[in-house]
Amino acid sequence: MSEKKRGFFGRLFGAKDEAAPDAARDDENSAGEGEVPADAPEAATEPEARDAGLAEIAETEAEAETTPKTEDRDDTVVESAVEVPEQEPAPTEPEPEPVTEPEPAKERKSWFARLRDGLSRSSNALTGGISSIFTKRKLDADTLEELEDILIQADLGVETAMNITERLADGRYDKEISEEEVRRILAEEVESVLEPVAKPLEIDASLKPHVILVVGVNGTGKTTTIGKLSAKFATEGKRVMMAAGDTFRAAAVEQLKIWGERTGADVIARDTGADAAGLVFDAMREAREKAVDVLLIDTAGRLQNRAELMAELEKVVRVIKKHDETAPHTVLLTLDATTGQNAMNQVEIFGKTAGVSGLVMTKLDGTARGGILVAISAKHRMPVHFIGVGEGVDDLEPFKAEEFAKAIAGIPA
Ligand SMILES: Nc1nc2c(ncn2[C@@H]2O[C@H](COP(=O)(O)OP(=O)(O)OP(=O)(O)O)[C@@H](O)[C@H]2O)c(=O)[nH]1
Repeated sequence: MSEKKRGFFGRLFGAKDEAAPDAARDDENSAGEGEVPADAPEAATEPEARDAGLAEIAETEAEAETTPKTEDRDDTVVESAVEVPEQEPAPTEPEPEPVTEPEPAKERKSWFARLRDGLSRSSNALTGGISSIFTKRKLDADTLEELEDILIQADLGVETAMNITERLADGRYDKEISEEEVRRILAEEVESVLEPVAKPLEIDASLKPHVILVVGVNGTGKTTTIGKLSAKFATEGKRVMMAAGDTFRAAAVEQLKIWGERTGADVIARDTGADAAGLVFDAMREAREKAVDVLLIDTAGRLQNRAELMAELEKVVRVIKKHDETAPHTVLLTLDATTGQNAMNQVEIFGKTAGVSGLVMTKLDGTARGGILVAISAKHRMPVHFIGVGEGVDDLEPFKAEEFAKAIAGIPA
């Protein structure tokens, strides 16, 4: 909670406050924590073209330590898509069908139900507070102040909190107001902030590949999001390739390979500790040669305040442009909803360094701070493409303002 607020009456007379700077997050960067996978396969690549391209980049850079080394390059592998059985064949034995109860656990809940469940902590924080204030009470300065506090504590942001209380006060001051009415206005205001940023991720079919670079702070869900996206694109019949550019973390490479097997996507991977820019260079070439529809590039997690790591990210972008000046066509920033206000700062810095074009907010299921998406949208107006409410493949969906607003305000779909 780093935003300042003015009281309701203060607002009536004063100018709007600026949000205070965000609290710094003191996570340790996980760079270097990885171990080398024992089974890193060997495969020949075409290092000449890449060497030429990379050498050109290297000439312009002083970062000698990040320039790909020849020995690093020889271990690039393409994990070919492993055949995933389409579906379990139906049992052919002539045995009578065992009479089994339908398993309710397997019934897939609708997306809205999962979103509402996922957002329940955020929603309860808001609606619980609202009911405690608006039980048979008139709308006066005190109730408005209390409501404003609840909205700000739920990370909705000062601006949205003020808009909501001002709209409530309009024509209702000193009158009794129901909790439902407050929630309805809350949902409407939240939706009006989110509607302009809720934009689907459009894949340009004329690009072979449409390059999607995924960036973000450690553990925000980059690799998982890439896997989920790969599954979505595969369902749409798109040919997908993934580049395991998070060369710091062995688990990330393995994770991506598993997603590749599941979704029938090729995975370009290397040994842990290999140069990420070199790997991305190879992946770009491979993806173009195979003319895949989408290339999803994973990157190592980095804190936005680590200048050298941000410079490395810039280098990855330059390497991509060596192959296609217009790429990356999409730069997704994953934001972990549980980090609250710090996410604001991440949008700003990753936006400048990596040219972020859209957001994915993950882990909305694990937090009471889901309102941060509203504050981010009000401030940055950056497109929000997807939101995640769980670790499963179906727990990522295109972002829709109305659904989110209703779920967070505790209103049925
Ligand atoms: N509950 C929940 N967990 C998630 C969600 N998205 C990702 N996760 C989990 O968050 C953890 C970190 O996800 P990763 O995909 O490994 O994150 P990353 O950004 O690639 O991590 P680094 O490589 O360390 O930067 C994993 O345990 C994921 O399963 C989500 O929407 N909800």
